[in-house]
Amino acid sequence: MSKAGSSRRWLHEHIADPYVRQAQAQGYRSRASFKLLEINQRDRLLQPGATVVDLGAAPGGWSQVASTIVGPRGRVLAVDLLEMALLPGVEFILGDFGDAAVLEQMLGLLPDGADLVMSDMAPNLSGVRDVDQPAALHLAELALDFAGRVLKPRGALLVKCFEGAGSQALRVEFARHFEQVLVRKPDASRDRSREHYLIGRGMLPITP
Ligand SMILES: C[S@@+](CC[C@H](N)C(=O)[O-])C[C@H]1O[C@@H](n2cnc3c(N)ncnc32)[C@H](O)[C@@H]1O
Repeated sequence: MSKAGSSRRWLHEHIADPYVRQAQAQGYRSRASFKLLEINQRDRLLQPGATVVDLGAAPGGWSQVASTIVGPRGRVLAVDLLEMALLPGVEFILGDFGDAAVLEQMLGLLPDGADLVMSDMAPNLSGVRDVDQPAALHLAELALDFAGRVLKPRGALLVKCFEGAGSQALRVEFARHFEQVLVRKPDASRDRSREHYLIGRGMLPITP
């Protein structure tokens, strides 16, 4: 893309983008908040009193939405590779979710399991699809594996995915784990992006 073209895109994404302006006006840390708000309005994943895990939480837009809805009787456990400024009602772990020690720490903090595992994790995109797509799939698979270990029987999993090689196989894998699998592309997810979200509800007993 030309320099002029990339400046126009930057201007659009950071200034003209209504979700960026709305996030600033409403005190959300990222425009991503609106993706979760929209999905939740339709699918009612977040409930007062629920225990929620937020994978890839920084800068905290989803955690803000989740902690507001679960309220003081609920819990939000968030993890990210990047530092995240404290949020009331959110427990934060700094680390790589793919790291066994981080996983063990999180499991230790969830003795009674979770009602919702949500992952907005995305790799640092290189722009090379053959590199980015497997990296993104790997993160989605980590989230699915984790959900299998902590979700309560009526719990749900929400995971960011990217359309491309392996995305269909991931949906099949979701269908093996959940009674119901839904695909969502919220308005706040940029049209040109291959990003979408998978929801799994109702864990099934896994057959080998
Ligand atoms: C799109 S951002 C999340 C935005 C967030 N949902 C919000 O509302 O503000 C993706 C995040 O995933 C995190 N991430 C990527 N790989 C990760 C990993 N292996 N472990 C933990 N976090 C990871 C990145 O550091 C980044 O902050």
